[in-house]
Amino acid sequence: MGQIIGITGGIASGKSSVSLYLQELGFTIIDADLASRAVVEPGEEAYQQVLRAFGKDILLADGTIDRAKLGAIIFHDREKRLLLNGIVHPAVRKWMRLKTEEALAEGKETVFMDIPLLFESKLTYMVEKTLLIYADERVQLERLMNRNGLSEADALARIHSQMPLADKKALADAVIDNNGELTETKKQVRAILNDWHVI
Ligand SMILES: CC(C)(COP(=O)(O)OP(=O)(O)OC[C@H]1O[C@@H](n2cnc3c(N)ncnc32)[C@H](O)[C@@H]1O)[C@@H](O)C(=O)NCCC(=O)NCCS
Ligand SMILES: Nc1ncnc2c1ncn2[C@@H]1O[C@H](COP(=O)(O)OP(=O)(O)OP(=O)(O)O)[C@@H](O)[C@H]1O
Repeated sequence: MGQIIGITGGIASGKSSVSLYLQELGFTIIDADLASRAVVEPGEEAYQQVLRAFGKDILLADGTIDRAKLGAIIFHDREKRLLLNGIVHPAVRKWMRLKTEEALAEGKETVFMDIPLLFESKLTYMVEKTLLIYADERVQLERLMNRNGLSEADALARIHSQMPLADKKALADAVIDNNGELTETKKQVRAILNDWHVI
């Protein structure tokens, strides 16, 4: 009878950093970004569908999908983004459900799902509680530009393809402020897990 907690946030708000810490604490994390890679590997059904929708131009020489190229298309074009989401998201949900069931069947008490678009895609039914990893937009923008080597315009396009982080605050059961040092973030994570009787 385990419980599932959803971790969400915005692009580069710190979800992976928090997930890594939770892993260090011994928890299992089921990662939607990882799922979105696995389900479009050559041979998978969604791979064929992406090819049909976007053409062979989005392939690398080795036949895998050129994620940078696909990203450059979909983060600047809402229609194309919805088209890709419509193909990838059902497969991601299926993958996430399967991995979570496996972890719970192994006897894990608490499993975390890391889902960037938890609120946008209305996936809260998949989890019992939601934990938002928050950073101010200026901090988010700076970290995103640094991590991905993106121009300000490209980074802003990605940020604005999601629900504003500030709006997500009102929807989450708890909010972690990740504007400061990672040690401060970890302290907040421990406090919330304590509150929720998870640790
Ligand atoms: C466009 C793609 C190929 C770009 O790949 P890339 O390796 O550069 O980025 P990655 O997958 O690591 O995503 C980075 C972050 O971008 C944001 N993001 C990704 N896709 C979307 C989207 N469709 N809408 C809004 N934000 C998104 C998320 O915050 C995510 O954490 C890829 O993001 C993708 O396939 N997106 C569609 C599936 C999806 O929605 N994934 C996000 C959660 S399921
Ligand atoms: N508290 C922090 N202090 C300094 N840098 C941070 C902090 N938290 C995260 N970062 C850095 O910011 C970047 C984004 O963090 P992270 O990858 O954890 O975000 P994310 O929400 O998982 O992003 P995405 O949605 O794109 O996968 C990374 O380069 C990370 O090292």
